[in-house]
Amino acid sequence: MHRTRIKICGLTREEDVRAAVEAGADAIGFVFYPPSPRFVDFERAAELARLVPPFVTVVGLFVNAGWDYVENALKTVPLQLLQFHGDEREEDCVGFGRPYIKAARMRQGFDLLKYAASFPKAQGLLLDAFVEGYGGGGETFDWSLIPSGLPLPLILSGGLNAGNVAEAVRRVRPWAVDVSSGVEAAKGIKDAARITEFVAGVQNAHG
Ligand SMILES: O=C(O)c1ccccc1NCC(=O)[C@H](O)[C@H](O)COP(=O)(O)O
Repeated sequence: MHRTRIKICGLTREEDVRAAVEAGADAIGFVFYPPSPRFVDFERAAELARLVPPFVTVVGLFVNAGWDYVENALKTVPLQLLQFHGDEREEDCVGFGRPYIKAARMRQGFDLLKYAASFPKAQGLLLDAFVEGYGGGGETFDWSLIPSGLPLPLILSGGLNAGNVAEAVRRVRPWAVDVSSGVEAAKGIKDAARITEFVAGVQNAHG
C-alpha cells in the first residue's frame, strides 16, 4: 500500500505552519475565501509560505473566485497547487499554469463518477462532506457513498481527526487525507499536539 499523503488545511499562523511541517505534512493549505474564519490575505500567505521547505506542497484554496482574484494570488503567493472548493467548472480551474484539485461535496444521490468525468484535467478529487459554507465544517460523510472506479487520485476529507483517520485510511484507501477542524484548538488556530497525533493516526493505518 502506498504511503497516504497528508494535507493540513487552513493555516493562519507561523507556529502552525512549523508544526505541520515538523509533524510530516506533505502539503499545507491556505484558505483564500474571505467569509472563512481561516481566511488569510495574499501577503500573509506569502509570509507563511516562506517557512515551507522544499518538497512540501503549498496549496491555495478558492471558492467561486473570479479569474483576477486567482491570478493575483499567484502573483503574490508561491502556490504549487490550486484547490477549487466551490461550484467551479473545468473551464474555471484550468489556464492558471498550475495543477488543480477539485472538491466534491458528498451527499446521498450525488453522482461522483459523472462529476469526476467533468474535470478531466484535475490532478485529484477531494471528497468533503456537504456542509453549509462549502467546507471546513468538521463533518464526516458516509464513506460507503464513494464508488469504485474513480478515474482520479482520491483525497479524503471531512471531519477527519486522530481518532478516526486510521479507520478511514484502511476503509477508503485514499491517495491522501486532508484535515482542518480535526487538528484545531479553535477555528483557524491549529494545535501542534493534535497535528502530531493526526499524522501518527495515518501512519498507524499502515500497521
Ligand atoms: O476551512 C474553511 O473554512 C473552508 C471554507 C470554505 C471551503 C473550504 C474550506 N475548507 C476546506 C478544508 O479545510 C478541507 O479541504 C476539508 O474541507 C476538511 O475540513 P474539515 O472537515 O474541517 O477537516
